[in-house]
Amino acid sequence: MKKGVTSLGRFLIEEQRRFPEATGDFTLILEQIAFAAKIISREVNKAGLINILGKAYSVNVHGEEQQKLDVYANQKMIEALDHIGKVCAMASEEEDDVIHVPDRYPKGKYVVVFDPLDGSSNIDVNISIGTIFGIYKRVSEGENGCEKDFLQKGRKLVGAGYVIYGSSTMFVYSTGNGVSGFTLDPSVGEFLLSHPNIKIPEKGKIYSINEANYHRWDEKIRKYVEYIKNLEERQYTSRYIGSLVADFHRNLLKGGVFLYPGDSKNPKGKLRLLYEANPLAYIVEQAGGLATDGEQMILDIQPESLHQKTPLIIGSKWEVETYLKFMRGEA
Ligand SMILES: O=P(O)(O)OC[C@H]1O[C@](O)(COP(=O)(O)O)[C@@H](O)[C@@H]1O
Ligand SMILES: [Mg+2]
Ligand SMILES: [Mg+2]
Repeated sequence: MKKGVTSLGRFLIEEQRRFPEATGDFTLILEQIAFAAKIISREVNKAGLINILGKAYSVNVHGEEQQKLDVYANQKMIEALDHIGKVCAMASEEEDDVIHVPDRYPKGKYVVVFDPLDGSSNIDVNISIGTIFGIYKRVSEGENGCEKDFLQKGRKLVGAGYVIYGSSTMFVYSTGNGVSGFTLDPSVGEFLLSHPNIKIPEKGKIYSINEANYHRWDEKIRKYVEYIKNLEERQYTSRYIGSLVADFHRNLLKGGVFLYPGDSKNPKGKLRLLYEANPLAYIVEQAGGLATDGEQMILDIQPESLHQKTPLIIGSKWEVETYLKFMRGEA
């Protein structure tokens, strides 16, 4: 489909045509997430003017201070999805427990996980932030419950993506048929196809890791990072924003690797499996890259709890495969 003139809505309809049995439920969920993203983007863009910067003076389940925009984005995601009759329940970084659809609304056959605003620490300094989401089909029966539906492996995702609020706002998603990127044209209020069929280069030149944690890394991780930095055939450069979505998006387009490994202080790293690692792992695999925790592919990890953390090494195939070789002691 044509770049610049194909709206996300139109693209979704075309995608749905591939499945004659499709009911449109799933498409509506994606449309609603894109709608919430436009509202969040609007607030992000004028955040300095409307008293929405700064702390909300509350902490989330991880003990992290919530920002006002974290709370706002969380609310908008829930409001966009809770009444449409297609979702059974949601799980968010900002909520301790599963968010049930209120009884007054019908429940649907999907569950949605999200990090409503990723990279919160960058909000007040005008650096790119994002929203990450994943969609699963329910596996449990009955009107209530749905808890079990969240503990599915990332391989079972039926769709996932992210929105980046950067120098432009972009919506990037996959439903298992490649990765497509749309840029928000604020003058018409639509996401327009700008990056069809995104493929991550097989090798890159960027590595992204918080090197302040160096002294806490295992020897194998240190060796890998030194190896990458000193590679003779390719001069790598270090780029680390501290906003997962932004770091990931750059590396997806340019090639390279993002690492948030476990360390002596945080053996499982910092990032959350369900609503950070899994959706991005799904995207990267669809784009031809890989994502691992150092032992297994991220999408093969069996989740045990909503907010569990995982080491995340994600990006171009060569860099991630090389990391695995270092972990296995083969390099
Ligand atoms: O400051 P650190 O330890 O390098 O961590 C940065 C990471 O933390 C995060 O900000 C966590 O996400 P949230 O802002 O959603 O909590 C990631 O976006 C980022 O990759
Ligand atoms: Mg996050
Ligand atoms: Mg967040």
